[in-house]
Amino acid sequence: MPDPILTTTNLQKSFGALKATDSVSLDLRQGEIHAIIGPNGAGKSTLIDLISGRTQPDAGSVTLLGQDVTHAGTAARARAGLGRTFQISALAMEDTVLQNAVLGAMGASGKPWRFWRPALWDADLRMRAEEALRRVGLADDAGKRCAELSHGQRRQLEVAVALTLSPHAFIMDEPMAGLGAEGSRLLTGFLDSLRSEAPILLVEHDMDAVFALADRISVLVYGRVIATGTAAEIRASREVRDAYLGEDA
Ligand SMILES: Nc1ncnc2c1ncn2[C@@H]1O[C@H](COP(=O)(O)OP(=O)(O)OP(=O)(O)O)[C@@H](O)[C@H]1O
Repeated sequence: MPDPILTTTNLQKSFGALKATDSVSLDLRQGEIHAIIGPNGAGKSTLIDLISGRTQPDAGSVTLLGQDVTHAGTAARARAGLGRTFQISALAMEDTVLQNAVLGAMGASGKPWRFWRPALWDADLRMRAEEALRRVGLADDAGKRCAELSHGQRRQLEVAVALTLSPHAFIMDEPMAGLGAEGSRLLTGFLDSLRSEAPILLVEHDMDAVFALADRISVLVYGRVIATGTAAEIRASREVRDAYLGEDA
């Protein structure tokens, strides 16, 4: 089997006495969607923050393409090939759709847009941004202010921003949140096609989407991975039913 694109080994993170991440070891392999599911407060967002570099672990390691990135910041991990979308929108609402995508293409430096305005005229950045917008179906909306977009379009734009860096792996935090049935269906189809380009670590509460998309599912409860397996294996697991899915899954 080829080496995984992304690996966490015994990751630990506590907030006071609370172990939010308890010795989590998992990997993301080429071509797959690996979903992380679990009840509210199970530690999904904390795990994503540890992997993306927003939070530093107390112990354990994160490896991306064979490189130890445990102590690298978010921007360095993005440059190393990690594309992330957020649970709460990180878009600049007063800027246009194209400006947001160009910012993404620059590596999402986090600096105010006014420092980077000239970048909009950088042909290469602009081309990459326009290509990403085209792929998520927002090419016709490039000139709109982000604030004018529907909720679903903002989620599409977040994926486009991540796409501009041509990442080797995606981390997506609840991309279906707030989408209606049609929006979820469209995004599910898009993520399905995206996995062949770069694997996706997907945190998602929408179980229909998870069971439709995931090649593997890891179940997090009280910061611990209690099971990893295919959708069928997770559905059949007594421990997962007892801890999370219930008998209707
Ligand atoms: N900065 C923090 N300080 C203190 N406690 C925190 C902090 N961040 C998270 N926690 C706690 O850590 C635990 C895990 O939280 P986390 O947000 O990672 O869970 P989650 O699975 O993403 O939940 P949800 O599904 O509701 O988004 C929770 O008990 C939460 O209250």
